[in-house]
Amino acid sequence: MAKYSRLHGSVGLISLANPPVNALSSVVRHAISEKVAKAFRDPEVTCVVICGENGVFCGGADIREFASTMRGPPLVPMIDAIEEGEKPVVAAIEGVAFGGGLELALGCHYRIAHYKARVGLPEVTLGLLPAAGGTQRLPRLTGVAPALQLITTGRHVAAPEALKLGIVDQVTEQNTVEVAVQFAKSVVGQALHNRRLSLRQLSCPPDGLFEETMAQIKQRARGAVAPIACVQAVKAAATLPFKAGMDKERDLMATLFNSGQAKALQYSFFAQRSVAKWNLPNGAHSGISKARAVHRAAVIGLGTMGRGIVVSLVRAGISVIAMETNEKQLHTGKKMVIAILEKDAQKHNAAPRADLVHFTERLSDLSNVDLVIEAVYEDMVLKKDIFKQLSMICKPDAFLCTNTSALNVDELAAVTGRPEMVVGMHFFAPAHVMKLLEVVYGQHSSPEAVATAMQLGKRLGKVSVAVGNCPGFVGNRMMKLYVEQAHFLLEEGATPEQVDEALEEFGFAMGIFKVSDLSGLDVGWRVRKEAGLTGAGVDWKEPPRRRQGRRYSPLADLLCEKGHLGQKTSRGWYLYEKPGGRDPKPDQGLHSFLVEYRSKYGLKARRIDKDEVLERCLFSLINEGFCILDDGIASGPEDVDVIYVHGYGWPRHRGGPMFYADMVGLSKVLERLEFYHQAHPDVPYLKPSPLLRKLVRNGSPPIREWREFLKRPHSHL
Ligand SMILES: CCCCCCCC/C=C\C=C\CC(=O)SCCNC(=O)CCNC(=O)[C@H](O)C(C)(C)COP(=O)(O)OP(=O)(O)OC[C@H]1O[C@@H](n2cnc3c(N)ncnc32)[C@H](O)[C@@H]1OP(=O)(O)O
Repeated sequence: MAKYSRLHGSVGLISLANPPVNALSSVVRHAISEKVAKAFRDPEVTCVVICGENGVFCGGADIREFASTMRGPPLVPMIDAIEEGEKPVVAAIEGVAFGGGLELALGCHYRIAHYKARVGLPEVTLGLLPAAGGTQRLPRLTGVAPALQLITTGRHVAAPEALKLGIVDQVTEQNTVEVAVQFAKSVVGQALHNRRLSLRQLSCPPDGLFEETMAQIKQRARGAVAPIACVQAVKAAATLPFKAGMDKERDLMATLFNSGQAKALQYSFFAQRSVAKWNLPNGAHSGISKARAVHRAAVIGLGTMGRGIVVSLVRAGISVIAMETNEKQLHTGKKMVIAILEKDAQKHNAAPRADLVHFTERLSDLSNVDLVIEAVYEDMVLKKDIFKQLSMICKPDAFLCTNTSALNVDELAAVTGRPEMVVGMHFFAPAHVMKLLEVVYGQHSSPEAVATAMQLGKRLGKVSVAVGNCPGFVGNRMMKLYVEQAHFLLEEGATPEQVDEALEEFGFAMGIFKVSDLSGLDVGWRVRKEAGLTGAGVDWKEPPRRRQGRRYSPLADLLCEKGHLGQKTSRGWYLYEKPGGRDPKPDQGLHSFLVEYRSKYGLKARRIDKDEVLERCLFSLINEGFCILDDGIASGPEDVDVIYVHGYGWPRHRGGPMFYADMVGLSKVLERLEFYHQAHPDVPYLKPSPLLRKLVRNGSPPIREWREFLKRPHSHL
């Protein structure tokens, strides 16, 4: 709703009141239209101020309404009516003015913002464009180039920048509504013609701006269509009269509104928020579990992961003890951490925060920290030794976390005298850049430990997802099968380029073989050795290309044995011009190696099309996602999807693997898995998961209903 009051006798004040973000639901739109008309009608009222209750102007259209038939007064005529009014209307912007909220403000004649407020048109991130005049009014206010940048990226702009761009007329540190009221009174009687953005002429955009932007977007968008529509809409603003531009904006919105991409992106928006409301099988949940404050933390191990974690902690203002026993690694790690922090400081024009880090070689220095994150490499014996020592050294109420990406958190907890204080905090490389954090709860992890790790993740700016303990947790457990399928495809006739091309066309930023070269083939090699799949632990009595009773491809092991570890050695699945090179080129040597390999094992190469690449790689991953849901390792499909979008480069406009399965159709996924399982009976994970079968038996309900089909979590309490 919206409230109406009269201030100082002559100012009509309209307050949007729809907590928590004053979204423009149909009720709110109705109320605004009514209150504006009332203020315009009232002869005593000479000016109007529109604001939002509770320190938020408006978070935009109510996204939840997009899923059903839109009812209530549309935004466009409402905003037009405000602009056309004969009384000055001032928007008092506190908190945020996003999307339809900013479009509403652009329809007002003036905008006053609190200095902490942010404005923006983030519709593109929801698969839409600003269709209440935003694409036509913003360019008339800021000029075409800045508007194009803001609308195609959805970037949030802080008030001081908004002032520079001309989006707001004044920024204040005082009470914004009071300032806006005084301002409104001061402009009564002034001509409004120039303040109506729809009447403004646009100056010519720089030559080639649209072509260049379109080319960049097509390269970057990975198949997302909304950014392209945004360029077209802004181009209409620059080339057509206002009314015709509005028609174009509406038509483009009509094509986006019901698209699968818009649905996926809106699902992603809510999924990201839903994972913050975690719950554990033992009944504990975010609503009742209190986090403890972390003032001092420690990180053990200053390899790539450890360094990134230290930087993340410091950026959040947490003092850190960074511990590393290897002198050379300590020196390098220290140099790199300080370099990143100095770069941060330069960027933000602030003092470096390196004083928050204390580097040490001694574990005993960790006696007084609130929380430790162990980030040494994946060696259970080494990790157990560290956890045993930590258990004795750290104060009794310190949380002990491991950054393992796959190892058993319970096994580590068991060597400590405080298993309830142990959780996994699985960061993704580079940890100071990647958004995802898997918080892994063990059998004995206390709700307080989980809450503290989740809260810490939030403080570090991560999207944190609570997951259960199993080999690889959620992300890597699914990833393993995806990688394995890609290797099998090479055995059967594909090249790394073909597989990667299909995955990149699907929307992944990088194909799986390029990713493998980037992170280093030795990473997976170490994991496979640890799992007894290669190296000393192998049972050589098994037939070749079979391990532990199932199909196995030793291709990656063979490359590692040759020293072809990816970018760092200039050869892996691709060829690079020098060690550390970034630009992958097809490697004829690798192709010949594949030919020899196939001939050695009597494998006949066949033509593999893109559909098969996608189905084999993605459906096996999705099938494992269903198993994970069935096992209660993830509490809902949103958790799996958020992990894949934020940690594994899954294209956001495809929602995530589980959402994608829903879009493709569960019966099709089931049918193709059955087909591939029949063709490859020695690959057990291609056998469709019982949960997938159950869902199909029950008529393939939409993803929002899947939780009803999951087993009830059992209580350990
Ligand atoms: C055939 C064609 C027909 C076309 C007709 C359509 C015509 C449409 C015309 C105009 C369209 C305009 C489009 C829009 O305006 S789209 C919305 C654009 N706005 C956004 O993208 C902003 C989204 N929100 C945020 O960025 C943040 O939520 C923020 C406002 C910054 C607040 O952040 P924070 O304080 O961290 O809080 P949360 O993010 O956790 O949010 C709190 C709860 O509020 C819910 N929420 C937030 N924004 C919206 C929204 N716009 N609509 C509905 N709900 C919203 C959010 O989900 C949280 O709730 P919960 O925890 O229950 O999920």
